[in-house]
Amino acid sequence: MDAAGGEQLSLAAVRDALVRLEDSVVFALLERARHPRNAPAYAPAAAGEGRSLVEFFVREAEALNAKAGHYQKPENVPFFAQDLPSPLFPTKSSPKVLHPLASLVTVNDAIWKMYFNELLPLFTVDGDDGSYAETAALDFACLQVVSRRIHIGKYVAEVKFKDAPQDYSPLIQAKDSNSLMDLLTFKAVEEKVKKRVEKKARTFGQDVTLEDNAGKQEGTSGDSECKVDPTVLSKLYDQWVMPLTKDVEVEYLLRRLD
Ligand SMILES: C=C(O[C@@H]1C=C(C(=O)O)C=C[C@H]1O)C(=O)O
Repeated sequence: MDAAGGEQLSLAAVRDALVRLEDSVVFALLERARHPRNAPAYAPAAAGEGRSLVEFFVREAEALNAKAGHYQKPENVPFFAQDLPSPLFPTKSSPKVLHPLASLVTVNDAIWKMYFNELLPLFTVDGDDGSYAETAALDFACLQVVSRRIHIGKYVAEVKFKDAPQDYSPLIQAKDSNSLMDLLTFKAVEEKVKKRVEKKARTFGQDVTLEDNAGKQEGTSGDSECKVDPTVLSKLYDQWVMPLTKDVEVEYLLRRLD
């Protein structure tokens, strides 16, 4: 991981990286929310050999990303890993701070189902504006950034293990997933994350104008004026992003002593 990698890997540095990524998650959702649901982009299509435009787009985009070397980093995990091409250009190898089995840890199937079945209906309106290609590209952007955020859980787990191997090792040896989950959970941090992403959605989702709008103070526009309902962001993090990040942490830790 760029900012938090290398010798300086610390819980504070990894958490900083997660905080910065919140901005990207909020902006990706805001962009997708500018279009309605656009159901035809998700329907199986003859042109895609039975796959939808969105699935076709993600597979093609991942093949391009793979050629450029994107998946050489453990936090960048493809949704369709089978038969991806190798990097065509030299990639600079980053310091190996994670256990080699980190590459096996992926929750992208769960992210895919969550995004299309649960999240999309919450933050897009019913309708069809015909912008199917944009829709596919914007969905890919949302999926990619959410997946990256969640798979940074590998680094979180590594730091937590290094900070307290005496606490984690017996639980790993006993394959005690539930106790590992309890040990790595910080409820107070999670509460702050939820509040912050909701605030970011409220702040970034406002229209910024130069007019003096009738005494309205900065940051006080109602939620109905926001481009994405801010509570959808806190729900996304509460119900899916943080639980899946912790699943990644547990999966990583279970392999940590192999
Ligand atoms: C990522 C961490 O692990 C857990 C997951 C969190 C998250 O996904 O934001 C927050 C706190 C922890 O319960 C962390 O401790 O920072």
